[in-house]
Amino acid sequence: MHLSEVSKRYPAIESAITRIIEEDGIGELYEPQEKAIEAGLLDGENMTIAIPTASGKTLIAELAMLSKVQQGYKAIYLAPLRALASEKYEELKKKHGKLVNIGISTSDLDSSGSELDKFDIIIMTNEKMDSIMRHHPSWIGKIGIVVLDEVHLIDSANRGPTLEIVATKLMALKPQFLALSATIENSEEIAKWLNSKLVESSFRPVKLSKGVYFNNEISFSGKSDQKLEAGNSPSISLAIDIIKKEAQGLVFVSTRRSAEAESEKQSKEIVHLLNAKEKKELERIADRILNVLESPTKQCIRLSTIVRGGAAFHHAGLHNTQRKIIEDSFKSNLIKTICSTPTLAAGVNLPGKRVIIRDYKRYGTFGMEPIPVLEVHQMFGRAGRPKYDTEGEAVLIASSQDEFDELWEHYIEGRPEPISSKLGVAPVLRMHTLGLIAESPRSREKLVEFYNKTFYAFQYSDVSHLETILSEILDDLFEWSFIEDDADGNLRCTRLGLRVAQLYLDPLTAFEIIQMLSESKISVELMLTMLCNAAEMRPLGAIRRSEEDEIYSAMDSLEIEDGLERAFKQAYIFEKWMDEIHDDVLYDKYAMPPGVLRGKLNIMDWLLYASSEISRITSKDRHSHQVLTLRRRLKYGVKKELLPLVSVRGIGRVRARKIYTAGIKDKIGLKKAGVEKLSSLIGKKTAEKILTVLDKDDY
Ligand SMILES: Nc1ncnc2c1ncn2[C@@H]1O[C@H](COP(=O)(O)OP(=O)(O)OP(=O)(O)O)[C@@H](O)[C@H]1O
Repeated sequence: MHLSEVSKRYPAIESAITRIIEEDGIGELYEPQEKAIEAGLLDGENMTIAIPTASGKTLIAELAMLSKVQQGYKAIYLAPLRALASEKYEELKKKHGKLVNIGISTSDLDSSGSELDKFDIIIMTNEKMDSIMRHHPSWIGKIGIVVLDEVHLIDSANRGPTLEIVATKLMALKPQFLALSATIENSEEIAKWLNSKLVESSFRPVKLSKGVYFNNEISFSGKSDQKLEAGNSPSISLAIDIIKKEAQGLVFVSTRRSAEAESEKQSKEIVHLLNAKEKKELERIADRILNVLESPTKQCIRLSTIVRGGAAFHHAGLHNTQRKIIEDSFKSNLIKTICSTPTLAAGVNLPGKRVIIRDYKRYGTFGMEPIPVLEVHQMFGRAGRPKYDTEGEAVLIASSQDEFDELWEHYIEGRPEPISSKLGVAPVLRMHTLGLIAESPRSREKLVEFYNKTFYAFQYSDVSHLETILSEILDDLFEWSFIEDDADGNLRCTRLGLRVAQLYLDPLTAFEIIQMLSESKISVELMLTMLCNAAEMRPLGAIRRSEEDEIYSAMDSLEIEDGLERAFKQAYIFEKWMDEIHDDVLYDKYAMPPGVLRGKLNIMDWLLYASSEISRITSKDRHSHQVLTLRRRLKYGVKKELLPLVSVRGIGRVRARKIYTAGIKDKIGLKKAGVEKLSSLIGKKTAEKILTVLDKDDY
């Protein structure tokens, strides 16, 4: 079926379809897209689309959402990760931003969301949607369609429950449901739970050849084997081989550190394959990467050196801007291989001709464990760029004939595991139960009725386990004064409980914060340690042998009780950060990469914000000044004395220290010093910019 056929049947979206045909160059529909339309996608039918990666799910979502918007409804697009949400937002905004009003909301889990009413299509993370529903925005009733992206992630312990709860809540509003899933074993079950039609297909626009490399040869399933030159490590040989064919490779490894080491080796070999023009372009890109932070860290230097040779590593420890530069340079075929951990496969849409899975095991609960088939197939799915490659290759690496046979059976011929609900655990239920009561008072029976509609209940028909946990949770919520009985015998939130729910905190964390604020005196170290012990801060790094003496002696001197070691280590790192210790030292000494530190700092800032909100409600505000100072010191990574300087736009912690050391302590000092003195310290351009800002502030 040609797309123009669709606009004949559904004239309401004709203009959007015309644009897609003319600007996106889409004509004949892919098989699953046609199946979805024939199954009633644009007539409002609920649908679960379970097809391989990069097989055209987004177009299905676009057409369905545009159709609903034309009928006067709102369309909600829910993604499990912020990176995915912003990628879809950019894509849809570029395509349809002139026709419909598209908005995104993924951060600040305490905002009411009322400002989103002006948008026709709203892209959010599942967490954001869940937190917004606790604020009852008026536009909730106008939702006509909900698109659940990556719905197979309901299987993941940390992201699955929120996706499941949000879907269960939204089902009650009876919108059209469109669930987008990777190929999974039990897609029928998910489709039935969502009361939707299942559209399954193994179609891929780019043919995928899966294989295993062993003894300098790739054995493919479905095409002839291929010999490679010997001499390098398997992953390097596989990368060099594909680059010599004017294509690119994605190399998946198990840890961030091995991604860095592997890309360093790749870079040293690939550099000989680059032409002069590519080398020059890569120099420019490498310089941009080097100067993303105010002062380059060792990781910045290492990455920019690797990029000069046409390779790169990509993981959560990188600064967002650096990740974006790498993704864009890979898309423009300047960077030839990216070495990353599997998160990249689940995250942004970054295909490469050949996917090389160097490590198919990673560290788990019982030591090194094989990665689930579902995740490996996600990585496979990144092989082959639509429009550029006629086929993609996904290659695992074996080091023995036995391992070859095992990989072949498990990953090449094996089916992905069935997905299952991860809802049945106390911290998850505690958080969502308070959220449900915050949305509207309801009885215990009504709560059980709600949980009976979840995927958990659908899979394990016996929910008595859930009911047992639920009654313990309700006892805690009563004891913590977060809920009470109302006149009709329903459970409702107290003022404090409602605020805790809106702050999107684990109620246990909120209770611990209240305990902390009740202490008559509490040191900064203890406050940080208690907050680092919150569920929201996990996972916390282990204490390595090289750190033991330093960390344990610091704990003893501060009388921090046993059992809080990991929380204390995180607090200790925050202390070092506020003592203006450089990122490099934190990385080298405590294995804390800059990107991970920024992530932890954001969570700590949110916990401190929540503490100040809770102290206002419980009027336990004796520590509010300390909390505020801590928030500001953590935000900038400075000692207290620099706070007056870093509050001036354009002055970060490095410049502030330099200015302070020259005897300038605050805004008055800055103005007194004048442009001459300041230029000698921080350069003329910055000095002038800062003094202009100060004059404007005065004015
Ligand atoms: N019918 C079509 N004809 C030609 N190109 C198409 C068609 N449908 C989608 N595409 C293109 O194929 C590429 C992949 O599509 P899309 O991003 O929708 O896949 P996806 O399944 O959403 O991928 P992911 O699994 O990463 O979310 C896009 O560039 C898209 O423009």
